[in-house]
Amino acid sequence: MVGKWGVVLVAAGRGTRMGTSESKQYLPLRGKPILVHTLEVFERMDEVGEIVVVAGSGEEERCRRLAEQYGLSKVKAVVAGGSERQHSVYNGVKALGGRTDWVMVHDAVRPFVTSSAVRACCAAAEKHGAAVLAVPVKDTIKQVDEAGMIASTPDRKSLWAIQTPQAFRRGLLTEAHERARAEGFVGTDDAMAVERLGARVAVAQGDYTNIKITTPDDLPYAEFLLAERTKRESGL
Ligand SMILES: Nc1ccn([C@@H]2O[C@H](COP(=O)(O)OP(=O)(O)OP(=O)(O)O)[C@@H](O)[C@H]2O)c(=O)n1
Ligand SMILES: C[C@](O)(CO)[C@H](O)COP(=O)(O)O
Repeated sequence: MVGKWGVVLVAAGRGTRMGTSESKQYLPLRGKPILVHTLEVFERMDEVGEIVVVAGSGEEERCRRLAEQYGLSKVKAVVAGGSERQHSVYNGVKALGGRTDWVMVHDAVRPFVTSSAVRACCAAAEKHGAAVLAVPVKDTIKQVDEAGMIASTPDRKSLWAIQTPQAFRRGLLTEAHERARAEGFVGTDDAMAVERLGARVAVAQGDYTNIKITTPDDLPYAEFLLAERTKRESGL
């Protein structure tokens, strides 16, 4: 259905691991802030009716100006985030419009998600109530103990690296976040809060290129991915 989905774009992190004075979501890629590249993916999708941007406290006006400057008309609200990603998501979900029943949460610093991967995630959520994008891990993963010794080697066949978007029926996501708050639980993604309710979360296979720009060595790769995307879109 056209405009059925709301997007909560979380952009309130400090980017400590990137180590720049400017928060990484505002760093330019080919002259445009990373979060604008990300917003444009969702702005172009007919399935998306509204976008709520969650900005760092004091950065709300800056995000409103960027939305205006880049013609991002689906950005309906900009709200302040919290100290942890989960708190930022909660603030964003509360700011969605009353008619939005389906919500995708996406990291502002994952600009290379494709609309087809987003659609695959939404379709899985519509079928199961909750879904995340993910890719099978390519490396062998070990659990390592505090002494730096291998404790165990989980079977790689069951290991997936989890990405965003993470898509949910709104009522389920709200209940999950409210329960987590009440019980003092803080997780690193939204699915964790939903899993704690005992609800099942589906996994939709995404792309390895949907990276989360996190550390300085991600930037040259991000420039390369953007150049490839630009070439593809211009048919070169
Ligand atoms: N309190 C927070 C923390 C993170 N995020 C957002 O969640 C996404 C994923 O977080 P991550 O990449 O870990 O970002 P930072 O917290 O900014 O990075 P770091 O952990 O290196 O400080 C980012 O878009 C970030 O802006 C947020 O909205 N609110
Ligand atoms: C939600 C997420 O992007 C899935 O990989 C990730 O968990 C965010 O975690 P971070 O520790 O804030 O980078």
